[in-house]
This record gives sequence, C-alpha cells and structure tokens, in this order.
Amino acid sequence: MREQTVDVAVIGAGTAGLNARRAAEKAGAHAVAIDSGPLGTTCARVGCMPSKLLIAAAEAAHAVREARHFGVHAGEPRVVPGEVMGRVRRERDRFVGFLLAEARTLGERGLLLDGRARFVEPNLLAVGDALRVRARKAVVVAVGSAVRSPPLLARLESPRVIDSDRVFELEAIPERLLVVGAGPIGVELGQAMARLGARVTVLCADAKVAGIRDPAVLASAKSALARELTLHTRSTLEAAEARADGVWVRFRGEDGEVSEGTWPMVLTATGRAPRLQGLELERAGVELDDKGRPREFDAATLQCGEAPVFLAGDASGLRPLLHEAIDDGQIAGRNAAAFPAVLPGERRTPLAIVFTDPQVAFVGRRYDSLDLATCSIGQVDFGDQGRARVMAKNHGLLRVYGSPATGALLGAELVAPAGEHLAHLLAWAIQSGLTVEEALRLPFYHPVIEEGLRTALLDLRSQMSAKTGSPSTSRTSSGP
Ligand SMILES: Cc1cc2nc3c(=O)[nH]c(=O)nc-3n(C[C@H](O)[C@H](O)[C@H](O)COP(=O)(O)OP(=O)(O)OC[C@H]3O[C@@H](n4cnc5c(N)ncnc54)[C@H](O)[C@@H]3O)c2cc1C
Ligand SMILES: NC(=O)c1ccc[n+]([C@@H]2O[C@H](COP(=O)([O-])OP(=O)(O)OC[C@H]3O[C@@H](n4cnc5c(N)ncnc54)[C@H](O)[C@@H]3O)[C@@H](O)[C@H]2O)c1
Repeated sequence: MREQTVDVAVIGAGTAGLNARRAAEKAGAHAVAIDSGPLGTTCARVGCMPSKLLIAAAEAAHAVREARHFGVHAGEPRVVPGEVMGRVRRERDRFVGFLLAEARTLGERGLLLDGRARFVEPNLLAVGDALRVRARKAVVVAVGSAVRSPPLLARLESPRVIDSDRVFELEAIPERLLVVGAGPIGVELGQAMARLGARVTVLCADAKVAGIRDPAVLASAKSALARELTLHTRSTLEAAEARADGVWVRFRGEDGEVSEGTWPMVLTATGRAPRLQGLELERAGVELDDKGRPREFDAATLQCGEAPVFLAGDASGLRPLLHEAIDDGQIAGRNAAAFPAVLPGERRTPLAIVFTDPQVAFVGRRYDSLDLATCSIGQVDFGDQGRARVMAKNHGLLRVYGSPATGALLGAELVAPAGEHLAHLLAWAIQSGLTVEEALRLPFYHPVIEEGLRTALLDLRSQMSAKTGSPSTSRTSSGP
C-alpha cells in the first residue's frame, strides 16, 4: 500500500472541491483533490448547464407559438428532438470539456488523484485499495449530492422512469410526461418538456412549487405554471407498476381523491441528498445523526464539530447552489489550510433563481422568517406592468420585505418576467445595505421591467410609513 502525505486532502473535484483545493494552495498548503469520477462537475454535466440549454430550446419553441399575440403567425413550431437534444449535449460537452482539461492539468501535476476516498482515521484516507493519503492539516469533504428517488418508483427499475441525471440523454420528447416533484428541477424541466411538445403532469408531496414560501407569490406562480402544466400539489404516490405501454401510477390528491394513469415516461425530481454514505466519517471523529449527517456542523466555518473535517458544496446539504459551492470551497479550503486556526467565512446575501417562465427568485430574508407584526411588504403585480404587457409577458408577482423600524430592505420572493435580473438588483441593494428610500433614489429607465420593482418599493415605503405613522416621502410616479 502506497502512502502519500499532503497538508490538505479534498474529497471530490466538483465545483466546491476544485475551489477548496485552489484556496488551500493559495493559503500555502500542499493540497490534493481525490475524485472517483465522473469528472466534469454536476453543474456542467447534469445540472445547471444542460438544464438551461434545454430551457433555451424550449423558450425558442414557445416564442414561435407566442408570436401570434403580436399578429405574427408562424404556426406550430416543428420541434426536432434529435436536434434539440443534440445541441444540449454538444454545448454541455463543451462546458464539461473545459473542466476536464483543468482536471487533466491537475492530474499531470499530481494534484488530482483518481479513486474513491474514505476515512481510516481522522487525518488518514484510503483511496481505493492501493493508496493512503495522510492530510497533516485537515480534509475537505466536497462529495456533492445524489438524486433521491421515491422508493415506489426506484424499485421498478424501468427505463421509463428517469431522473435529472438521465434526462439529457433522451433522444425523443415523450408525448406525455409525469414529473414527480415540483422543486426547481421538477418545474424547470417540466415546463421545458411541455414547451417542447410533451403533455406534462406534475405532482408533488407538499404545497410548495419551485420552493416558494410566500403564499401570494406561490399562488401567482401556480397560476402562471398551470397554463402549461397540470399541477397536483399535496399529492401522495400510492402505487406504481411498469406496464407494457408505460408506467402506471396511482396517487391521492389534495382533496383525497384518487387518480391513476399510465405515462410513457416518469421523471423523478424529488430532491437530492448529500453523498456522505461510505465515507466512514465516524472514523474521523465526526458523530453522525440518524440521517447519516454530522451531528455538529458550523455553518460559518464549515467545520464538523472539533474534527479536522470540513464540508463544502452540496455535501453539507445547506445551500445546494453553484455560487454557494464556490464560496463554500473557498472558505473550507482556507480553513483546512489554516487548521486549527479556523475563521467564519464571509457570506453573500442569499440569492436563488429558478429558470421557469416567469422566473422565480428568492433574495435575502425568506417570507417564513419574517415577523409580520414588525415587517412590511410591498408588491407589484406584473399583470398590468407596462413593459411586461408590451412583451406579452405580463404574469407574476413580486413581494419585497422591509423593516419599518430601520427602513432596511430585508428580502424578496418573486415570480416575474426577467426575474433573474430583478433578483440580482435586489440582492446587490440588500448586500450594499441600501434602505428602501435609498433604493428609490437610484435611476429607473422607462419603459423597463425594473419599473415594476420601483412600484413594489414605493408600495413598501407606504406600508412602512403606515406602520410607523410617519408620512411617506413624496411619491414618484411608477409609470404605466
Ligand atoms: C438538474 C440540476 C439543475 C441545477 N441548476 C442549477 C442552477 O441553475 N443554478 C445553481 O446555482 N445550481 C443549480 N444546480 C445545483 C448545482 O449544480 C450544485 O449545487 C453544484 O453543482 C454542487 O457542486 P458540488 O461541488 O458540491 O458537487 P459536484 O459537482 O457533484 O462534485 C462532487 C464530486 O465528488 C466526487 N465524489 C463523490 N464521492 C466521492 C468519494 N467518496 N471519493 C472521491 N470522489 C467522490 C464526484 O465524483 C464529484 O466529482 C442544479 C442541479 C441539478 C441537478
Ligand atoms: N435554478 C436552480 O438554482 C436550480 C435548478 C435545479 C436544481 N437546483 C438545486 O437542486 C436541488 C434539488 O432540486 P429538486 O427540485 O430535486 O429538489 P427539492 O427538494 O427542491 O424539491 C423536491 C420536490 O419533490 C417533492 N417530493 C419529495 N418526495 C416526494 C414523493 N415521495 N412524492 C411526491 N413528491 C415528492 C417535494 O414536494 C418537492 O416538490 C435544489 O435544492 C436546488 O438547490 C437548483
């Protein structure tokens, strides 16, 4: 058995792992990453990038259909699945290619080792059967997450039951599709498939769609999505069977009514779980709970209890988003190199975007964390917003939260046209510490979607004044 000694060992060469290795090296440590493959990162291979490529194709088809609203009649678009999926995979492979080239360079320099890692003792890892890696300082666990499918469907072992890891390999768009799960993956892929020609039914166990917690925004999103998807929230899968003509599924809806049907394809999108099994974290002195997660984990330093072990990216299950995986990697890598002198990392204003149409986004404080007695809410309905109507994209609701006591902007949940941009403006304003008043002093052009944000901020200012009893400052017109 070969043994190699380094300062920092990073398990996983995905986004978090590559960033952790780089940060540890920058901090002066000899740091290696270990990965059992496939390399290329979840984001580029089966996550953010192929999903957005599929959505881009779906948007193109949708734009052709919607052109009739402007008196431009192109008819029903002819979607050629082979061409659609061909472009998705070609462009995906291009993104993956850049990451594979980086991995190759690291491998050539001996900084990326091939193999499955597990703990033998706190600072010692077994990599496959032939290698041990001793980390003088600490280990970063950046193993990502894996799809979690409902056992009822997983046990069918049917090629007609797929998940997001397999959806980008499809050659055809199914005529009908059942999506189980209405989180970001379920609604993004479900709506894309609908626009590419599938009749899509989405069912999910809870009341939420796309992770929205603000009830008014949720209602608006549901009504926008219901134009293209048949949605069953609060529904429970009761039985499933693989049959010759498809997958038969029986489920109980919100009202207790039992429905059943047979779908040529079922896409499971019921969440992802950190890939911690098999790492034998207990041997590193990390105590696990009944779900196999570390009992003690410091979300600021990313350290597991007192052990020389840090979790980064999806492996912690805390903020399973790409930009957070980058930040996690940098914090964990730096702390591992400096171990035991660990420091809390600097975090950005929380920001998440779901790429449906209209887009869903969350910024800063979430609705369910607000004390409604002391906070105020301003809103804009995009149904009548000027630019949204011009573009025939007038659907959605933006709700922005503020503190009447300090005038501070706290957060927002929204479903809106150009939601990705509105969410960035709000995140940047919140992180810069702008008050509602200061945000309203910034320029807003006409006619733009951002004028909707101004309407919501003006509404928030009046709601805040009503709570404090102080008159709201002169009202600026919010435009048509
Ligand atoms: C369909 C989909 C769409 C998404 N869309 C978005 C989006 O639009 N925006 C966004 O911000 N996020 C999105 N995400 C989430 C984002 O992709 C993830 O949060 C991010 O890629 C996680 O990165 P990571 O480094 O934690 O994990 P990964 O990139 O999965 O890296 C983990 C690595 O660890 C390796 N590994 C695992 N176990 C071991 C072991 N025992 N030994 C050695 N190596 C091991 C694996 O081979 C892998 O290379 C999406 C995810 C999915 C699935
Ligand atoms: N745009 C983005 O940023 C983006 C896009 C896709 C994925 N992601 C990331 O990927 C992660 C995973 O996404 P996801 O949508 O799979 O998970 P999720 O946990 O957000 O949603 C899971 C959904 O599945 C449903 N569900 C769970 N078990 C069920 C069951 N047995 N029967 C019926 N419904 C069931 C839930 O009700 C929920 O609707 C997210 O946390 C997100 O961070 C992000």
